[in-house]
Amino acid sequence: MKKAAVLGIGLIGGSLALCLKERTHLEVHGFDASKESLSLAKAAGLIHKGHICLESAVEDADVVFLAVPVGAAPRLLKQLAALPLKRGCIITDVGSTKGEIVRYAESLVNLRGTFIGGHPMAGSHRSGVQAARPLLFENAYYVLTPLPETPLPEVQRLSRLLERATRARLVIMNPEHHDRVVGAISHLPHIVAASLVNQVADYNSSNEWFHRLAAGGFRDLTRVAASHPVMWRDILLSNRESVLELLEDWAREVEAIRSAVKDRDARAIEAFFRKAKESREGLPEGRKGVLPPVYECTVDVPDIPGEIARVAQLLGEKKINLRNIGVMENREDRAGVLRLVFDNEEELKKAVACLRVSGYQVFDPDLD
Ligand SMILES: NC(=O)c1ccc[n+]([C@@H]2O[C@H](COP(=O)([O-])OP(=O)(O)OC[C@H]3O[C@@H](n4cnc5c(N)ncnc54)[C@H](O)[C@@H]3O)[C@@H](O)[C@H]2O)c1
Ligand SMILES: O=C(O)C(=O)C[C@]1(C(=O)O)C=C[C@@H](O)C=C1
Repeated sequence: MKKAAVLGIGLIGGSLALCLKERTHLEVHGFDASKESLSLAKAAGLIHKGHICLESAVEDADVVFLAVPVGAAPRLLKQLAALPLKRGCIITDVGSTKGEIVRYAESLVNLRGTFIGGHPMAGSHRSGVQAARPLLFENAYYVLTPLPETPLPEVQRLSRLLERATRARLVIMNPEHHDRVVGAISHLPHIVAASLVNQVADYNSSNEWFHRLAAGGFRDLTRVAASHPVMWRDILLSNRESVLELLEDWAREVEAIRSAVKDRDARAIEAFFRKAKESREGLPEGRKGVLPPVYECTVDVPDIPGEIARVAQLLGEKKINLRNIGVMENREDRAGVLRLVFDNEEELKKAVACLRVSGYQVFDPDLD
């Protein structure tokens, strides 16, 4: 392989382009409807060359990535079907839904090359080329959805390329199965987050204490409500059947807890939260993908310069291995919250003890 074309240089396309450019020998060409995104991508070194003409972007490409919103992908694929793509070219996408695009590609009899659906299970509520990052996909699951008739060597070729470039964990899935699973763990949660934020926004319009008092719980639960509205409009329309079924199940869940509260059914209410706690704690560990690591704690720190360094130094002095440190959203009283992640329970316990002795307020979700 010599040339890759990435169509749509936003968060996902830009990150993928950078991964390909840094970790493979491919010459990476970008195409985007926005000239500004292309210039930013070129200036940031995400691509070797930018194109405003689709034909020149994909000319002689060995692999073509569609990284545009789900609603724009079918039309782009149709345009590709009218172009003389290189013999043996692999065409793939990164869209959050798979059934629709895979069936559409199948219907395009003139499409030269092999289409293999793809979806990296990593992202952000941010969008656009400025948000692109080379480590975005590291350790995340990356789903490929080839059809049974897709030649195995092509699937293996794409898998190997993506593994090397993104350092993600490649998995193969049937497109419809993908849409049901991802509908439940991504599409429905985005709807729930957005509806909670909208409900509270309505209350807040006549009483601004609703937003002022919004603390960790509300913020943690609703981060993804800041995601791109067009991207999510397209996803729901594309995964319509699964989303409708999932919403019906969700309505049943809501009704069950509503009845329990109405009937003052303490056992049912407790059982509702107990089942959720056990299930949440039993979810598989992983740096990306579905859940963050389990061995973590949060530390309240005053908003003064040098506090992060001080915490890291205290742990370093005790030879406690810190796997990751991050600042969580600041609260209105200006105190900050650090999230610390460790490799195992022993390191976590040592860290909690060490920081408490030094006067820090530490919250360990498993012990507190
Ligand atoms: N954001 C996430 O968390 C995430 C994660 C995994 C997969 N995805 C999927 O990746 C795809 C891209 O999402 P994103 O977050 O990178 O969006 P984005 O808005 O950051 O980037 C999309 C880019 O595509 C360009 N574009 C739009 N229509 C185009 C067209 N017709 N021709 C050429 N360029 C066009 C835009 O100018 C933009 O630069 C979507 O299909 C989305 O479902 C997103
Ligand atoms: O981390 C986020 O902000 C995301 O929304 C990423 C997320 C997800 O729901 O997990 C969103 C859409 C993608 O298709 C894959 C990943």
